[in-house]
Amino acid sequence: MTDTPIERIRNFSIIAHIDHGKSTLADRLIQVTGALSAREMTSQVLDSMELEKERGITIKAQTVRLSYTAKDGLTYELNLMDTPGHVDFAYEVSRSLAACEGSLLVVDASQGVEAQTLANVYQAIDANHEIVPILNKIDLPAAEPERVKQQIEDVIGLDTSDAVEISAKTGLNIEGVLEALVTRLPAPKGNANAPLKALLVDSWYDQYLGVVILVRIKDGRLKRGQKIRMMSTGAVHAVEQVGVFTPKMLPMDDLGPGEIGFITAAIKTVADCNVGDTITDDRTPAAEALPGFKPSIPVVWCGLYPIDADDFEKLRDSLAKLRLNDASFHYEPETSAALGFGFRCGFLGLLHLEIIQERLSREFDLDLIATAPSVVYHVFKTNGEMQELHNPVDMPDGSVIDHIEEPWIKATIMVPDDYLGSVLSLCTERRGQQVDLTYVGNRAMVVYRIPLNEIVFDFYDRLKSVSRGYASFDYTLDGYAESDLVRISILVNGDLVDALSFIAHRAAAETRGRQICGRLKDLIPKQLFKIAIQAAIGSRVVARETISALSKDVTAKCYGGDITRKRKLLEKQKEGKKRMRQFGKVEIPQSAFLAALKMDA
Ligand SMILES: Nc1nc2c(ncn2[C@@H]2O[C@H](COP(=O)(O)OP(=O)(O)OP(=O)(O)O)[C@@H](O)[C@H]2O)c(=O)[nH]1
Repeated sequence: MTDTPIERIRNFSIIAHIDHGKSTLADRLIQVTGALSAREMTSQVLDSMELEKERGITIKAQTVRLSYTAKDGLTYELNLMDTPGHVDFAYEVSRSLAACEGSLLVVDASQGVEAQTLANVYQAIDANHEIVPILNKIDLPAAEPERVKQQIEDVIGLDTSDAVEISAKTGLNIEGVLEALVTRLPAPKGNANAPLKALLVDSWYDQYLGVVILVRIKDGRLKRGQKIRMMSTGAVHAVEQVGVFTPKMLPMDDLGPGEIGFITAAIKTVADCNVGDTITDDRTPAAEALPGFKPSIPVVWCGLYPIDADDFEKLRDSLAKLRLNDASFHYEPETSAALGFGFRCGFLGLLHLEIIQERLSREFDLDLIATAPSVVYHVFKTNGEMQELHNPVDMPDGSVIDHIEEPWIKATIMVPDDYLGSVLSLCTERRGQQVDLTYVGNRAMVVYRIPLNEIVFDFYDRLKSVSRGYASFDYTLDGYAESDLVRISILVNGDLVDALSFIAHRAAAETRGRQICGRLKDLIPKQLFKIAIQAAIGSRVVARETISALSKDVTAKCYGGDITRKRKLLEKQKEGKKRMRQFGKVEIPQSAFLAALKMDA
């Protein structure tokens, strides 16, 4: 590859709501530009992707360098930066956007603007991007490009007179997209002679190469063999490899201003590579870092415990493996009387939590129990200290608490008019405060401030069900505010069941306590004595259920019959024993915890 002058580089990302065709368009762009430059390259490109899939390497947020000869006869270097699709990764998205000068805003012409489109487009506007609206799926009979253009103008305030109408699926007008990139996006700026300043956009662990870092060069040059310094930590590494993705990894001698590419530097874990950090030259460092660096802070925590206690070591190894590749995931050992040995895990948001849980069960074949997710509360004590509370169990005694603050979010929900009423009541029920309500055609766009605590349980599911799946939802964190919060403890025959403690607003605490007690009553099997299940706030019991004692020994019935059947029964019982937890004299089946933790209203 030849060195492209900076004025012929275009760095862009694609922003879109889920399913509006981002991946299909990206594939088309790779295919069309590859086919234009060299036929062989196409097959190579596709081959290397196939290989990656076969090897099972996660195809992570990466870039693709495309070479495009435009109508003006000049060849341009187009760098497509992929961005993570979900709001949990808002910070990662913001850094990816900071590495580009413009965005393609892809909107499905048969669907129109959705909540996620908005959240992403506002981020692109914040990043000072030139935004090119793309109307996709115009091959569909239901496509209404004119209506959707009007919607983009009304809702986002973007001029759509030059919007590009395409079908990513059939390949219609992909050239229009490429020309728009070349003619409408600004070229990057940068000084090749200034000290090195490179933005760390992303990093991931590759089993063959170690940690791979994706960078965008702002000033200076990044070369093989160079000693680089991470400005947030001061750590120094020697660069081993420099290159670009085509999308296969193509080694280069160096990267210059405006370019996006990768480096490797014998770095052991991604935890040493903070997204948003500035990489500089160790000998002639830049005077100041690039703006906008933020360390990643988990906002949602929950306990993860192996259902089978023998799996503890396996869980520990699996978490370490995940952490290797995901610096925003945190964990620390934790013990629970109810659940045994496990880990308290921190996530960027609910989706992140789901992804990790899913990976643990699928890739690592672990059977886990997760405690109810909890947000991070700020507990202000009477002695002036502030305690960050990740686990309801650690809540200090009421007498030393001055006040508690909880995190809030700003939620944007788009929903057809017919379901607006139910969505509004759901938000109100969750202590939401309405900020805005506007209409886009027959769709309402509502903006609410809601405590994060109120959405961590089942908000998505409820929103989907009350809107029959038509509502789209997005959120950003919106600071902390004081609230009247209490911890509800669950006691079984006077013993605290730590895994079931939770924090709630005082107004909802009793109802939730009663629900859990009611549920546990049905879930805990009768035993030889009476069992009291109580919910308490501090020392005040707010709900109580009683499970009556067994009247006779029902196990006697099970015996008799042939020996194999007996053995099977015994085996089953042993299996069952493993899944029981002892509370004082009471044995509680693991399944009871699972069910009790599922707290739908
Ligand atoms: N009819 C039609 N379907 C399309 C077009 N572009 C994409 N699709 C289809 O829309 C669906 C979603 O496309 P993707 O490219 O996976 O969408 P995405 O935005 O990348 O979605 P995520 O990867 O899930 O975020 C797929 O079934 C595509 O085949 C188009 O121009 N016309």
